[in-house]
Amino acid sequence: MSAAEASDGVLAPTRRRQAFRAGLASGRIQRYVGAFTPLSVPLIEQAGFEGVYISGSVLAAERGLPDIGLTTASEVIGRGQEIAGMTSLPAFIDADTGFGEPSNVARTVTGLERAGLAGAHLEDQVNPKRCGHLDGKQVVSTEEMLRRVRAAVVARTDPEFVLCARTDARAVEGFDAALERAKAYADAGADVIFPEALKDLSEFEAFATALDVPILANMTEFGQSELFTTAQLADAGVSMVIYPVTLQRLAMGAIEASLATIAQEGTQAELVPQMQTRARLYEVLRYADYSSFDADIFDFAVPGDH
Ligand SMILES: C[C@](O)(C(=O)O)[C@H](CC(=O)O)C(=O)O
Ligand SMILES: [Mg+2]
Repeated sequence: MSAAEASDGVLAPTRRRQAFRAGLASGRIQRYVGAFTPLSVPLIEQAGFEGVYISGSVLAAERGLPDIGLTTASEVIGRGQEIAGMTSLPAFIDADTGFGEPSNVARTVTGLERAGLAGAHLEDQVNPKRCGHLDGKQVVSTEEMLRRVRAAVVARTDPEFVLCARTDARAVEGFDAALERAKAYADAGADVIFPEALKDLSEFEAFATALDVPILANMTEFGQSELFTTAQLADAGVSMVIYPVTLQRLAMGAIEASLATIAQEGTQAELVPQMQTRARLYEVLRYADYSSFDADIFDFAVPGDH
């Protein structure tokens, strides 16, 4: 294990945060795919993506809950730790509104840092929050969101931890107000701006041009934004893209269709070619490494023990 590795064998958090920042500065669009369960994380890494995203919506839905601020900071930090521990890629997490007042925001950031996350986003919605692509959401005042951002900046102990401020104001107060808010959040220390539910590519371009910090695009399906390609987003000046719920939607779509087939056919046999094989599952889990670790333990001869 090198000095850059944490005790669990994955790259130490600071190094991953530096990789996150280097990616944002690289001029190449950074693609963060939302993990659906920790088991999906090695697949994201092996497919060559730059980072892993942890979605509040997925986290809530996995617990059978709507994404309306019902999950707690502890649940989010715990899930973040599990997912960050599965990979050496930077893991970027949805911290919703920060789970309370500015002092709670500060504690959330501390917890996320300790859990090994590379960065987090905080949004300017009121509590209870809504999915950013739904109608009826509300935002807090700019001043109140600035208090959240400042609390997060002050709480950060590793200056490499990436703080992203999300504004939901585009759909509530309009484009100009959203851009003004974004500028204020960046001035308060946000490293990245996440303008939620922009209407078209020209709006992303206007954000990227007007701000000195990198811009994130949320390519969530069935939302307000068209699903632009990475090339289109990069041309518009976007530095990073998230696919927050994509893997969950794919998996749940496959599960629902497959259940119907099993019920209809009386067997799952025809579905087997679509399944991840047992061998591939064990490979993803690094089963063999665990076995050899066990073998080392059992082979260990205690001195004087004949
Ligand atoms: C990005 C997001 O905050 C999430 O929790 O993943 C959601 C995604 C979604 O509900 O589609 C969002 O508010 O956009
Ligand atoms: Mg969310």
